[in-house]
Amino acid sequence: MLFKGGGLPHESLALQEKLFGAGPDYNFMTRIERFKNSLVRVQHFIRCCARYNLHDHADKKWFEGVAFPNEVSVLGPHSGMFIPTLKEQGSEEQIQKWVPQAEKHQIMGTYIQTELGHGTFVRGLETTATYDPKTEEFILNSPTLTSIKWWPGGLGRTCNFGIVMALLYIDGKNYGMHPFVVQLRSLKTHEPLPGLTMGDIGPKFGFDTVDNGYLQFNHFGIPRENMLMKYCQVLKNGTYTKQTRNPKFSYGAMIFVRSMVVYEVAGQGLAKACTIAIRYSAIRRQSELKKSRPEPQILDYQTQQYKLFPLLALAYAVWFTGVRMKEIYFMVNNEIKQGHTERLPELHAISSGLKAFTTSMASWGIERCRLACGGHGYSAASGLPKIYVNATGGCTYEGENTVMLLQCARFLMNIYGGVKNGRRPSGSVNYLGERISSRCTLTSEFTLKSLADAFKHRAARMIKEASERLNRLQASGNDPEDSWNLNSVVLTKAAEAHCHYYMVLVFESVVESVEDNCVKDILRQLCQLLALCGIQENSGDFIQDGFLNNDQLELVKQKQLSLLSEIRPNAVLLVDAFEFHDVQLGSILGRFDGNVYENLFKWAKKTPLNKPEDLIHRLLR
Ligand SMILES: CCCCCCCC/C=C\CCCCCCCC(=O)SCCNC(=O)CCNC(=O)[C@H](O)C(C)(C)COP(=O)(O)OP(=O)(O)OC[C@H]1O[C@@H](n2cnc3c(N)ncnc32)[C@H](O)[C@@H]1OP(=O)(O)O
Ligand SMILES: Cc1cc2nc3c(=O)[nH]c(=O)nc-3n(C[C@H](O)[C@H](O)[C@H](O)COP(=O)(O)OP(=O)(O)OC[C@H]3O[C@@H](n4cnc5c(N)ncnc54)[C@H](O)[C@@H]3O)c2cc1C
Repeated sequence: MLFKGGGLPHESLALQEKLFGAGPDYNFMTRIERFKNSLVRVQHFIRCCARYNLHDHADKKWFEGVAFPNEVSVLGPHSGMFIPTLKEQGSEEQIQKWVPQAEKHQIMGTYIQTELGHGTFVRGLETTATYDPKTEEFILNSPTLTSIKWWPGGLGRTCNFGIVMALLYIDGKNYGMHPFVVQLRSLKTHEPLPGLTMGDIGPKFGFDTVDNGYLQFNHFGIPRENMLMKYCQVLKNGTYTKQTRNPKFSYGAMIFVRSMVVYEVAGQGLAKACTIAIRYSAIRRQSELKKSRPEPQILDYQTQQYKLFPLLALAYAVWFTGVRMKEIYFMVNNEIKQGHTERLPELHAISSGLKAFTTSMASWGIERCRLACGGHGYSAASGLPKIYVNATGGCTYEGENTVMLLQCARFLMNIYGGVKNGRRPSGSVNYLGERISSRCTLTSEFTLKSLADAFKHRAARMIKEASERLNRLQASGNDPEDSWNLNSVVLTKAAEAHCHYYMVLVFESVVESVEDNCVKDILRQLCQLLALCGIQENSGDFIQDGFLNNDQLELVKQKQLSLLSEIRPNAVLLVDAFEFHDVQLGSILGRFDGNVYENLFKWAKKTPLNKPEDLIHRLLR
């Protein structure tokens, strides 16, 4: 219950649906079969939403977790980007017109921004929307090869609507990127409308169940009313008006998804991988610890614990951080709706930073879980390849991770510069206004406060040094842009240190809030392990300015190792506490009943290569 809140009833409902609980095995399907199977599930999911009256976003999410285990369906871009953008950027009239249809799935939409030539650099996008006051239409056009829209999920075959990000031109003047609602396919025949060339971009690393697509506009007209007009308007005569608000509001959909990805992608993905690897390590027996004694569970090897328990601690940390990130998003978004935009830069920075930091850590962690399962980890039966290929997409989509860290660093540099000029920082960066002690207070007790303070020191120092280095580069004659580039490795490391501190702090606050002493003690051990591993893996950062000395580093190592033994008796319970159903894990190694070998054998017998097949038979005969 530490995790799920109200989720369980909806999961149980979903599991009762035959199609979701015991559908065909994903691993034995071709890409097209995977895609079709996902569409069948989407349609069934929509029927279930109506049957069970599922309207609330959170309720649907629990249901989706069972209906689409470890994959993104075409509902992801529809409910995660299309509908939120309509709601956030549309006028009241526009919301009334499109949101109810979208929520009832009468229209299916996606978010169409990235182009063949540009994804990261949004200001470099080339698709144009030119206003024609005579017809009161915007004419959408793809003027170059590189301007063809490329990647949007659901665009290839599924969606009949999309929000297209395009450069607004009125009377020859460029007003920058704006969102437009565009009908793409006929609601009767589902054929692309004349003037649009579109299709699927082909097989990918993962995301088999999503038809990421391309779209080329050939002077395609849409009504004036289809520009989302909450913040900017184009009047019939072509007059452009805008509220005196932050132009980055049109980037709102990206902030939303980045804020959600921390929990939905990084937190869930890593927690599932840990569940599989730790359960399997308690089943698998290999080699000898002591002569003529039974082979031990591999989880009893210290090296196995050293691989997996830090990842378990990380999974808890990312999960809690993801929950906190969602809370912050909704809080700041509410403030913005009431006209208070002061915290938008901080929200942008923390969501960019945490999205990058946690998806990178989770991606690396899931792969380590796979390696920790030996040969069977390499089999699709482990479920780990599918979890990995889908979760690692989070390092790229919604802002490539390095670029997101640099956005976070930009905010940190602004704040640090402000502090030097006497401004007081607040929120997630308030520590930059504190006096930071130069000596580490860590003792063998390893209180959570002293551990968090160590990360605070590291982050503050690295931010300070990145800022000073930037100033030195400029002082020695480089222009600001070159200085930024010459400092960018240092800047990304400072941003990572900031996010790492934030994650440790969130974990510490969760531990402090737990009332049950037994649970609190166990969570404290995990939090300590997370922090100690962070210190050891980045020990250079902590030693560099003499903050941590060699004796303390030795204590860190000793405590880390003793924690492994302390966590061992609770390890399986700690993954069971995530409460993933077998259907959600999709893994034979991670089965709750532990019946791994018998099911591996059954599964292998079902593989299509074992079926009689003429051509193979002829070739081999
Ligand atoms: C109902 C369900 C919900 C569930 C949720 C789902 C969970 C997910 C699960 C599974 C589904 C997932 C499926 C996959 C979906 C994938 C979708 C996509 O990928 S859509 C494409 C994304 N594309 C990018 O992200 C481009 C990245 N690039 C950018 O965002 C910009 O180009 C950026 C930020 C790199 C630079 O933008 P500049 O060039 O306009 O701005 P500059 O010049 O750098 O900065 C100017 C100022 O603006 C601020 N700024 C930039 N962006 C901001 C923002 N968004 N908000 C506020 N300020 C911002 C900066 O901090 C800077 O501030 P100062 O001047 O220093 O004060
Ligand atoms: C699975 C998946 C789903 C997607 N879904 C959608 C969708 O629904 N809608 C949509 O519009 N798009 C979507 N995208 C596109 C996605 O948002 C972009 O691919 C992403 O934003 C990265 O941009 P890019 O491809 O241009 O990468 P690039 O910018 O070309 O990145 C390549 C390399 O260049 C580096 N780099 C680029 N700029 C800088 C810089 N300023 N400083 C330092 N290094 C830099 C990066 O760090 C990276 O190492 C999706 C992508 C994927 C993989």
